[in-house]
Amino acid sequence: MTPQVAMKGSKEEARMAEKTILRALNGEILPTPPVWMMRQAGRYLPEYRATRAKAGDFLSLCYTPELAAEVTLQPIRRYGFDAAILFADILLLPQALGADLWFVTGEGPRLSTTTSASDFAKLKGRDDIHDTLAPVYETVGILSRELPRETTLIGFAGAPWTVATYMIAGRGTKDQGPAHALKAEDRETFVKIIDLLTVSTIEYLSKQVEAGAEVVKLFDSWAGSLKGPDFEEFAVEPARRIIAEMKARFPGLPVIAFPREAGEGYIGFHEKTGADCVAIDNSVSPEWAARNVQISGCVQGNLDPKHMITGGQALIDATRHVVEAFRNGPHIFNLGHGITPDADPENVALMIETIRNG
Ligand SMILES: Cc1c2[nH]c(c1CCC(=O)O)Cc1[nH]c(c(CCC(=O)O)c1C)Cc1[nH]c(c(CCC(=O)O)c1C)Cc1[nH]c(c(C)c1CCC(=O)O)C2
Repeated sequence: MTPQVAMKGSKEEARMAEKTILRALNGEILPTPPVWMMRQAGRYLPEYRATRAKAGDFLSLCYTPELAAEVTLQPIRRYGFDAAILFADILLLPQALGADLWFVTGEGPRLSTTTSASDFAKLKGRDDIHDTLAPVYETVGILSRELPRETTLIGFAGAPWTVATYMIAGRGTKDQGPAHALKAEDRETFVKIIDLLTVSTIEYLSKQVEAGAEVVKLFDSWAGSLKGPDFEEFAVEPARRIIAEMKARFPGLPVIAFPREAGEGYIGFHEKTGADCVAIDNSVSPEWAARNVQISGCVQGNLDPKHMITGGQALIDATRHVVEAFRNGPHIFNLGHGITPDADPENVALMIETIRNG
């Protein structure tokens, strides 16, 4: 073994020893689960609101590396979370593919719609996304230099189905009706959209990893509306393809998959997709998830985000309940979905205190 390789090995070991998130993702059962929170950089924090006001609007915040890095760091400074998640949005990728994207205050995202073969033909290719997304990679670079050494940096993308639901409808929808309709009526175009998103996501995540992301997460927020063979074809299979290619390019890269509200679909998701960790939403109990999902590997979750609004003894009890239920396997503590703007920052501190000090 050359001295250089030996040094690399020990550096890698030292990195693992400090980063509890990487240890849990590697299958280790820790006495205290590491913790981070979906949407931890967000509107419930006054410092986030101040930086967002400085940026002007949400998309300018996403595309200004110094400010995006600043909001990513804010919850790390305030709470000492074990992971930081890149501040960006799953809808930047369709924008980089040529869709128009804007956010309507108080309502959410709007996109130009992709609902026909001719709309699809106007989109760019997988290799044409990086000019638009370069500032995101720059944010990752700043973060990998500025984060505390014990904090793990998570990069992310939306899963193809979830991103497709927004591209097809042009907005968020309750039942993903327009995407299901296109799947039924013009399956060829629908499959082309899923394929383009699958290969583009691989390129997007690869650049994040090259810039310093240590873990990547796939958000499939609407996986729960895919049933039976559709779930296998459009939630499992794209995740499997993305994870296989990411691991071929970056051996040892840990991947978290979040097929939200998959229910029974969570069972076997590790094995079917190759994910190191499956994130669990709060529509299933932690006991059920421990019995049926944690037996396959690390899980992340799943405190109901409503406790971040209501707090008190119920928050303490529910936090202990999640920790207890997942105690016998690898676990990363998180909420079952993102923290909401009406949450009280004090309740986040109470949750962390309960996890770390019992
Ligand atoms: C579906 C989805 C989107 N974006 C995302 C998902 C998947 C996860 C989920 O189900 O929540 C993922 C996302 N969005 C954001 C992040 C950053 C990292 C984090 O802290 O988790 C991540 C990982 C920032 C954001 N993305 C958005 C905000 C709020 C924007 C603001 O500051 O006004 C943040 C902090 C906006 C956004 N972005 C999106 C919607 C529907 C909205 C509007 C709803 C809302 O306002 O919460 C699309």
